[in-house]
Amino acid sequence: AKSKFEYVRKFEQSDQLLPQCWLVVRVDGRGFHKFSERHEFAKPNEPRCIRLMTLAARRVLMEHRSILLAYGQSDEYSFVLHKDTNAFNRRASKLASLIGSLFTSAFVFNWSICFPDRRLLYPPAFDARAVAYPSVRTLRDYLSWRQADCHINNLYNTAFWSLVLRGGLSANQAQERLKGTLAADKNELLFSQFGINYNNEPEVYRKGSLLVRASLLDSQVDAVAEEASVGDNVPDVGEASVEEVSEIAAKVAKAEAESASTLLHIDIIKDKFWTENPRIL
Ligand SMILES: Nc1nc2c(ncn2[C@@H]2O[C@H](COP(=O)(O)OP(=O)(O)OP(=O)(O)O)[C@@H](O)[C@H]2O)c(=O)[nH]1
Ligand SMILES: [Mg+2]
Ligand SMILES: [Mg+2]
Repeated sequence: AKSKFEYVRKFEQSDQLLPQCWLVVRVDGRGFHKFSERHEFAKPNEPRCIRLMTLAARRVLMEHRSILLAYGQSDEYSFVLHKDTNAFNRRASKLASLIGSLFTSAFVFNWSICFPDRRLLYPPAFDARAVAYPSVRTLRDYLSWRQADCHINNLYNTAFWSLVLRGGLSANQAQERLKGTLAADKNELLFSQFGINYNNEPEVYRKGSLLVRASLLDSQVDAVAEEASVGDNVPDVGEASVEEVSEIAAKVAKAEAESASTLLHIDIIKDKFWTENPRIL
C-alpha cells in the first residue's frame, strides 16, 4: 500500500551544492530594525546583542564540525564550510535550515544570559541561505563584502546617532546632514563636532566578529576571552555511576577541545590574517 504513494518522492528536487566549492550559510535576523526597537537596543550598537549573536554562532560551530569559521555583524552571521565537506550531502536546504534553526533556538535559549533584566517580547526568526563559492578568491571577496558592509554601516550609524543623541538633530535632519558625504567627511564630522576619533571606536563594532576553529590558527592572535553559554557540553548525567560520569567528562573534554573556537575582531579584507594562518582555507 505504501509503494502506491511513494512516487511523490520524485517531486522533491535535488539541491546539492556544486562540488569543490566553499559553502557559506548566512543567517540574518528577520525584521531586526523593529526587533531592536522593541527590545530597546542601544544605538548604534547593543553589546549584549552582539554577545548573544556570538553565543548562538559558537553553538552552531560546536554542533557542525565541518564549519571552519564564522563571521558576524549587525543581525547576521556567515558560516563557512570546507570546499570538500560532504556534510548533509551538501544539500542547500538541509544546511540552511539546520544552521538557521539551531542559530535561532540558541539565540532564544541564551537570551536571558545576555539580557537578564529584559524579557523577550516575541519569538525572533532568522532567514538562512546557502551559497557555493568556486575559489578562495570568491570566498574571500564574499567575506570582504560582509566586512565592508559592517564598516560602512557602522561609520554611518555612529555619525547618525551622534547627530541625533548628542547633536540634538531629528532623524530627518541627521539624514539630510549625512546625505552625499564620503567616509572622510563622516570621520571629520565625528572628530570636529563630537571629538570622536572613529579609529578608536571598539574593534568589535568596526570590524565585526570572527570565530575561527582554534585548531586551525597559526598566528598569535589577540583572542577575546570566551564565555560559555547555557547547556554548552553539559551532559545530563542523571543516575549515572561514578565510572560513567568520568567517562562522560572525558568525552566532554575531548568535544570541547575539538570544538573550541577563537573570537577575533580583526581585518579580514587584507591578506595579512590569511597569509599568517594558511591552514584555515
Ligand atoms: N539599535 C540597534 N539596532 C541594531 C543593532 N544591530 C542590528 N540592528 C538593527 O537591525 C537592522 C538589521 O538590518 P537588516 O537585516 O538589513 O534589516 P531588518 O530590519 O532585519 O530586515 P530584514 O533582514 O530584511 O528582515 C539594522 O538596520 C538595525 O536597525 C544594534 O546593535 N543596535
Ligand atoms: Mg535582518
Ligand atoms: Mg542584516
